[in-house]
Parts: sequence; structure tokens; C-alpha cells
Amino acid sequence: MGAFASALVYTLEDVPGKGKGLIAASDIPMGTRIISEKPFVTVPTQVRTMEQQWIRVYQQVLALSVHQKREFLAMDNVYPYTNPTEEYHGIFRTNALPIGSDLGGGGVFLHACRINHACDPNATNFWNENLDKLTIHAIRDIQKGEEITISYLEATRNKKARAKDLKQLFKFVCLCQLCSLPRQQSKESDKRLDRVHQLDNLIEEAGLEGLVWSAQRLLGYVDEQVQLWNEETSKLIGLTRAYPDAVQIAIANGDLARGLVFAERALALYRGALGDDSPDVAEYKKLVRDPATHEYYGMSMQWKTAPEEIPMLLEVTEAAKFEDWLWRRGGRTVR
Ligand SMILES: C[S@@+](CC[C@H](N)C(=O)[O-])C[C@H]1O[C@@H](n2cnc3c(N)ncnc32)[C@H](O)[C@@H]1O
Repeated sequence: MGAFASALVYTLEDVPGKGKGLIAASDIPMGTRIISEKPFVTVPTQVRTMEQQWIRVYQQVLALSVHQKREFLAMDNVYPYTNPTEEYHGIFRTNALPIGSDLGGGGVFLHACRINHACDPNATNFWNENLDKLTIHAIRDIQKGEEITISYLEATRNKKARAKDLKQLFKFVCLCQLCSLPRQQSKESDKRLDRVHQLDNLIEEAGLEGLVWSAQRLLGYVDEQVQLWNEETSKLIGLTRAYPDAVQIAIANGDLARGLVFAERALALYRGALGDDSPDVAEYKKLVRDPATHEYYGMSMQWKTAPEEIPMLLEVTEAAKFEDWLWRRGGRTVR
């Protein structure tokens, strides 16, 4: 198990076709924090040019202890090199995970950087500004002996687009479950992911003004995204993006009842994927206490409701009708 301590829930092992990887040493329930770790080589957001990156990485590697340097040099490097500066930078590019408040920086981590990629991962990486550490959380139940995986890609696009990015950036062909689906299922998944992407673009294009002027349409888009994500194994990552959009749309239009329900769902997702000590969880806890504290509250009052107007009984007795109310379906005039 190499350099890793014994109390860990994973071991570092050879994984056929992938080099090394992390394997669960026991069952890991969804929501478990698997890793919480500080980087040992970093490049902050401000360092923009390749030359600046080379120097920054080179200087840090020289300053590492003998043990750390050995660990760093044992990491994967998919880029060709002719001298140590290029070699260190190649290791950095192959392994760095996003860090910093805007996720524009990169950090190399002793443990987390040994995690291989899957397009439908069972874990997720997150830079926790409160801890100044990277965390890895299980986003599904992981069985003992199963490989722990994260996604190296910013978004889950269709199979062809994923393959192109992975080949270009990491030089491998992905054989994860999503990429190995039978032809028909793969086509269906691609169709869903293409539509999610198209809806993302439409939501982005609508901008801040759209939150009010196209509120009904935008909420419909997010509703559709949630339904599409629910068909995918990697749904949790997609849902953590969709629900915050729903929170914004509802609250920007004065709908505190729906805003509260959406915020509760976003909070539950963030708790599992990021942990209770993350800034996002703190933000959503505040919104759940008082949705009117959202910065967009008051942009419009066209859907004005109070938190007390949530039809609690409906939620318990008729879940489908509750969803119709929540997403303002069926003429989309229901208050
Ligand atoms: C950050 S490293 C992951 C740990 C690495 N396997 C090791 O031995 O240190 C990224 C590299 O691992 C390999 N890799 C990661 N995920 C893979 C996958 N799903 N299939 C094949 N190779 C993979 C690729 O070579 C990639 O460039």
C-alpha cells in the first residue's frame, strides 16, 4: 500500500490499463469523506503563462523533502520531456486538481491525485476554502474492493466529446461503465447529455434579466434537466448544478416557498458531496433558515409566496402532485 497510512479506507494498487489507483479497503457509504488533503505543489490562479508555471513548479519540487520528491516523481506523467523542468511540469499537468476560490489554480496531492477517472464516478473532488484542503467524498455507496473514481472533466458531455477531451488532456481511452454501455443505451445517454448541455446554454444565454423575464421558461428547463439527470448514474453531480439554478429562479421572483424547497434539496446534495464544513453548505443552511436573504430576492415579486405556503401534506401524500406544484407545471400558473 505504499506510503499511505494504515487507517485509510483505501489502498494504492495496480489497476490494469490505468497504472495505479485507489481501491476501497472497506465498504464506503455515500456521503463519506474519503480524503481531506493539502496540496504539496501548487500553481495559483494568477500564474497564467506556461513559463511562469514551469518556474513555479520547478522551484517547489526542488524545495520538497527527499521523501516528498520521491513520491512526486513516482506520479504519472503523460507528457514527453527532455529535462527536469519539463518533467516536473508534465507531472503537474497530468495530476493537478482544481484549487482556489475560483478553481483557477491547480494542486498536486499525494493521495487524491492517484484517483483514476470515470465519466460516471463514485466520488467527487472539491476545493474546500474553509479548510484550505481538497476533499474527496463518496457520491454513491462504494463496495469494498471497488475502485474509487472521480471525473477529470468539468461537465459530463456525450461520449465522443468526453473521449476527445480525455485523449487530448490525459492520453487515455476511457472504458468506464458509461463509456461501455451497449450501443442503444449509449445513444440514449448521449441524447440526454446533449439536451442537458443545450439547456445549460439556453439558461446561460438568458442571463440575469432572464431570471425575471423568462422565469417560467427557465424553471421548465431546470425541471427538464433534473428529470434527465435522474436517468443517469452520474446524476448527483448534475443535480448539484441544477438545484441551485432552481433556487435562484424561484427566489428572484419572490417565490420563497419553492425557493425554500429547492434550497433544502441543494443543501442535502452539497452535504453529501462537499461536507458540512464547506462554504456552500453554510450558504444553503442560511437560505434554508431564511430564503429572503438571497441576494436576488426582490428582483421581482411576480411569483410572491411565503415559506409557510409549502403544501406539506401534498408532499407526504401525493409526491407527483407536489413535484407539479414545485416546478409550476401544467399551465405553470399554480401558486
Ligand atoms: C492523476 S493520474 C491518476 C493516477 C495514475 N493512474 C497513477 O498511476 O498515478 C492520471 C493518469 O492516470 C491514468 N488514468 C486515469 N484514469 C484512467 C482511466 N479511466 N483509464 C485509463 N487510464 C487512466 C491516465 O494515464 C491519466 O493520465
